[in-house]
Amino acid sequence: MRIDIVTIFPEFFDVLDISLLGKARQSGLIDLGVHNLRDHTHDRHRTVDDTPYGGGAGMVMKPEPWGEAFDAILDPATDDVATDDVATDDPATDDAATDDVAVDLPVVIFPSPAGEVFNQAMAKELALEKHLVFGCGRYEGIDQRVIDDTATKARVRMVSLGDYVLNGGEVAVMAMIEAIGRLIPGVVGNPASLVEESHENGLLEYPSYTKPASWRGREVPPVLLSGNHGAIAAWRHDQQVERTRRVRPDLLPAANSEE
Ligand SMILES: Nc1ccccc1-c1cnco1
Repeated sequence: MRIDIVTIFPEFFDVLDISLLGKARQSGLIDLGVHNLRDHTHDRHRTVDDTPYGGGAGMVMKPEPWGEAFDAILDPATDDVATDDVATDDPATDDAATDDVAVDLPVVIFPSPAGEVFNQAMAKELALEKHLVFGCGRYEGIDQRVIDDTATKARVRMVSLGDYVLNGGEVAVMAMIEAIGRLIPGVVGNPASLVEESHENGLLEYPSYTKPASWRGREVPPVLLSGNHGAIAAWRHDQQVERTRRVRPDLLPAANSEE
């Protein structure tokens, strides 16, 4: 998978050189490009923002630097996806061929509090893509025309990490890259460990224990020491359901959460 990130804080992503994702980059499973938005400015102050039309507090990110950055990343000459057609919203041109090309277009993700909420299902979906591009907005956001222009040559998604406010998209992108990257085949050493995690089967994960069997007067649940794998599996599933019902009843199908 090719991942590109556009940001005014490229050094923020230096951490992607280490740990699991660092290994995935060294092994070629992930090819990462971090781009400084200011490299696409041409004034002495390398300006990326300006006051909002219509007034209001704060600053809006100017369209020109973004347009130039995305042109460089999405340009068919440098991108390995054949994009001779361009996906359009115009029904007259929305034929099957265009739809096929649209499926192959890169996905450009703008973290935004106004986006669809990121979850494990979206992480799985995005882990199947060939090319992801993340645009890290700051200030009061990015000029809307950048999103509209990019949508003519990529599949654009506005994505929120949750209902809270961040100063910019970098933290959100870091979380999404970790959640997506670890699902790419070969990145996690033992794929079986991906199966029994929170949200993998729609439930929160069960509590875990390791040695010693007794610690500060607290014992490991005896079933886990029984060697009875059927009983252990049943206990763990019961724990998942109980924990999900207590902490995240919204994840349970309506019937279960009323029981
Ligand atoms: N608050 C923000 C400001 C800028 C870019 C993303 C966000 C965001 C993403 N998910 C929640 O908030």
